[in-house]
Amino acid sequence: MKIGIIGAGMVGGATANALVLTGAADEVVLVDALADRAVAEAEDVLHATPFGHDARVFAGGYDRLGGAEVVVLSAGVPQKPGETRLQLLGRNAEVFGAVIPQVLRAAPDCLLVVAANPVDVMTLVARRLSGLPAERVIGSGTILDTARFRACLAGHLGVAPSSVHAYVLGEHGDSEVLCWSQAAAGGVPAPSFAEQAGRPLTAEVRAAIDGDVRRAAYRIIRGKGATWYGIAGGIARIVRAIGRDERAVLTVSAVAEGLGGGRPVALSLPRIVGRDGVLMTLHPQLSEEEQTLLERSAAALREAAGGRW
Ligand SMILES: NC(=O)C1=CN([C@@H]2O[C@H](COP(=O)(O)OP(=O)(O)OC[C@H]3O[C@@H](n4cnc5c(N)ncnc54)[C@H](O)[C@@H]3O)[C@@H](O)[C@H]2O)C=CC1
Ligand SMILES: CC(=O)C(=O)O
Repeated sequence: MKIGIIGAGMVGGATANALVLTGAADEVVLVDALADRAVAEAEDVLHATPFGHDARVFAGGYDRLGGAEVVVLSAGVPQKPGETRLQLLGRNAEVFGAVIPQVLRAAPDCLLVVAANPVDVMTLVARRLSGLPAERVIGSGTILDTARFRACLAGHLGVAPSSVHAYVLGEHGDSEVLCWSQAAAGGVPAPSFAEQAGRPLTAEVRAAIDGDVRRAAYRIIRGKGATWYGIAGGIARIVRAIGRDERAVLTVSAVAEGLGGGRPVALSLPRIVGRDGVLMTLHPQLSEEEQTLLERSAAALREAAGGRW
């Protein structure tokens, strides 16, 4: 499958690398306003292919996107230490205004996978600017937060993250909702697993895990300036689900009507992802508190989008 990546910075470069190492793509085109950056990133990633999967990796202009089935949008500014994702909206919406028409001219049948932050509002922006059906504009959303939740909970329970099922829903950001009521390991509800393992999920433990998940980006940005490996893994996972028509359930962002009333917003819910994008949205049975928090998250995103998007 041919994948385009617009924005060959930390996220775009790491995503190209994850795509070739996992075999999710057999052709990757990197496009960036800084042409030299894209060329260097493509060359570096190409050199990883003998250790992963054969793939053509190159840089170029938008004209090289012809035939791309998925285009990843990672162009834009990242957060500075202490900055929230929502503070990036104005700058990154402007970038998408320049990028999206060029993408669609070259690859009119592509699916868009949005990574730039604030990713939920940027998914709404991409949907509006592209005019594509909602199911063909997928935000990485909380796929990363869900991975963080699974990793942190697994660490506490002493079990492999792949054996933990636990979702983060709503905004990829400060108002996200960790769904403790549905968390499970090996098919056993997390509280019961924790008791059996002698590692109870006390209020303190839950608060610590919540902080580890919700504040992860802030900590990593303080430590190394930006985050990129986690999201690159998440995007490669989405691309693989599309390329292999997996119908995998992933927490990704898409424009949804009606959540909490008012204008449509994009936010994350568990969604079935396959060849044509989002095939179905699932509505998990949340506790009353989680449902309220999810509606609050939708309201925060609606407010951030303002009347404009
Ligand atoms: N969704 C998620 O979970 C995550 C999202 N991000 C977001 O991804 C975005 C990119 O982050 P980084 O790669 O760290 O930033 P970066 O600054 O390393 O890379 C951004 C790239 O976009 C390019 N660019 C800017 N304007 C452009 C335009 N008009 N046309 C083409 N290229 C353009 C820049 O030249 C630069 O190479 C940020 O908005 C960041 O917040 C980062 C990590 C996780
Ligand atoms: C930067 C960002 O959105 C993250 O790592 O969660």
